[in-house]
Formats: sequence, structure tokens, C-alpha cells
Amino acid sequence: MPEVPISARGVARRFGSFEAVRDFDLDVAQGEVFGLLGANGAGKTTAIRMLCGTLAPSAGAITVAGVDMLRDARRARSRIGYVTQRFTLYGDLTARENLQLQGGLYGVEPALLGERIAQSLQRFRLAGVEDQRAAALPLGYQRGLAVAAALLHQPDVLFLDEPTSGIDPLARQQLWELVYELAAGGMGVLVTTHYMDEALFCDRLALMERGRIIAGGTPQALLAMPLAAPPLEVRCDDEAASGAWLAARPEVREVLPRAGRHRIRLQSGLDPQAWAQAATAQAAGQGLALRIDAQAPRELEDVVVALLEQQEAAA
Ligand SMILES: Nc1ncnc2c1ncn2[C@@H]1O[C@H](COP(=O)(O)OP(=O)(O)OP(=O)(O)O)[C@@H](O)[C@H]1O
Repeated sequence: MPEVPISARGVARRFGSFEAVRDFDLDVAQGEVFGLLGANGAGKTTAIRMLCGTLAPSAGAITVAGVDMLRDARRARSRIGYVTQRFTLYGDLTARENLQLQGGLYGVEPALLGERIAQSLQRFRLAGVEDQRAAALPLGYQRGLAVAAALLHQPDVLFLDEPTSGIDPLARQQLWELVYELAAGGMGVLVTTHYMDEALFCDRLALMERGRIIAGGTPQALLAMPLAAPPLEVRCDDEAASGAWLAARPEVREVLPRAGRHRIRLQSGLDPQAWAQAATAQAAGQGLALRIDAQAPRELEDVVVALLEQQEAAA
């Protein structure tokens, strides 16, 4: 195993005059699960495509498993497994035929391929459906098949672009268990996700916005970042009335219903404690007994939203 599965320095990509990715620096260590976050269009897929060698950067340096992607793309690509957002296997072929084809394309020795396919059918819970057409399989199985195909040549690095979008909770959990298992074996895994609960499963995260990484670190470090508008939680026996009351306050920027409570965010710059006191008194005057927790536990989404808003305000 190489020391640094993925390393990128100063990577940029322009499409005409539009800069989809710029100043992109990234290191993913052996055994690390690294999460790339960002809104739609932030540049995650473009970045991953460059790291995988399927799109040439306009500038910068990339090494994968110690191999220079720009000088020796073929060898670098042979160390990579890449699962794209969309299902890219052949729907008309069976699960087994897809694995045979992919293994061949990746150059797996025919003598080894049969055994590896048998192992992956077991590992990815595809045994029993291996002779069904891939297009007829449920999405969770299709995703498992795509990951199985990407691992047949035993890469050092795995790229997963939104691997769990659209699949059911059990399939999501199974996929994450597999990711941990692969990382425990020393693989570097780079995953993009829109799900904040899944982002918390990563060892480190980077948040992209308009083509740049604007923040990064462990989930714990991100959760501890100071916020201009920290969240509050509001409980009230009359959930509907309290929700409407909160939504009508001009100082309240966002009201998110949660089971049995509301999570709110105030406009930047307000003192949450002072606002909570005043709001409790004001609501009481209107017959609503609010219980406001001005130090509600952070969620990763709070931090991500705050960081994106800060960037927008600065732009
Ligand atoms: N081939 C291309 N030609 C022109 N613009 C492109 C091309 N590929 C991507 N872009 C633009 O680059 C920006 C980043 O796109 P990208 O697909 O990398 O975002 P993303 O973060 O992966 O978003 P999503 O979560 O929707 O996949 C977008 O504005 C997109 O329209």
C-alpha cells in the first residue's frame, strides 16, 4: 500500500471562462474515509473526475497511490475504483456478466476473476440474483453491484460519488459498513454525500462552494466552529401554534419542525439567550408557553449552512 492514496495540489478546472474547480488541495490518508460536501454544482463531481483521471485538470498536480496522474494516467487509474452517481453498468447484462465484463476491462487475470466474482457475489449480497438482468435489480442491489465491479481489480483508492442517494436505510447501512471494512483494510476512500448524518461517518470532511474548499476538518472540529447564528430549540404543548408564532417573528430566519419540537435559527448577530427570554415572555402574553433551549446541540447542517451563508455574504 502506498503512503498517500490521494494527493491534490492547486488543482483547477475551467470550462471556457467558467472555473468549476480552483485552488483545490486535498490529501486522503491510508485507511481514511474522507467526505466531500457541497451544494449541487459546487464542483465535487468535477474534482472527483480529475482525481480519477477521467477529466484533465487545467492546472495543478494529482498523485494517486503515489503515481503521478498527469504523467502516468493509465497506471494511476489502475489503482482506482470509481463508482459514479449514475448507474454505469450494463442493464441488459446480468449481475455476473457485468462483473465479468468489468473485471476484463480492469485487466484482472482470467484465472483470478472467477474466484473474485464468487467472493464479491457473497460480500455484496448478490448471491441468488447474479443471473438477473442488472436493470431489473432494486437500486440498492445495483449500487452494490457497481461497488463490487469497482473493487474487482483490488484498487488502493475508492471514489464514491453520492453512493447512497435513493437507496433504502438498510442498503445505506450495509454500504457504510463496507466502506469502513475497506478503510480498515488500508484503502483510502473519498465519498461525496448530501446527507449530513452520513457526513458524520467520515474521518474528515471538506466543504466545497463555487469550486473551492472553504472549510475542512474532522466532523468534531467542524461542529465546534463558532457560529454567527447558533440554533435554538423550542418546545411547546401546542406545536402547531408555536410553529406559526415562531415563523411570524422577523428575527427568526428558519423554523424546522422536529419530532415534538421546533429547531430555529435567528438572524445573525442576535444574542440567543436574550432573544429566548424576550420571546418566552412575549409568547406567554399571547397564551403560548414556550420552553426555549438557547444552547441546543449543534448539527452539522447548522455549521454547513452558516459557512455557506458567510461565503455568500462575503461574495
Ligand atoms: N462539461 C462541463 N461543461 C461546462 N460546465 C460544466 C461541465 N461539467 C460541470 N460543469 C459545471 O461545473 C460546475 C460544477 O459541477 P459539478 O457537477 O462538479 O458539481 P457537483 O458539486 O458535483 O454537483 P452535484 O451534487 O449536482 O453533482 C457546475 O456549475 C456545472 O454546471
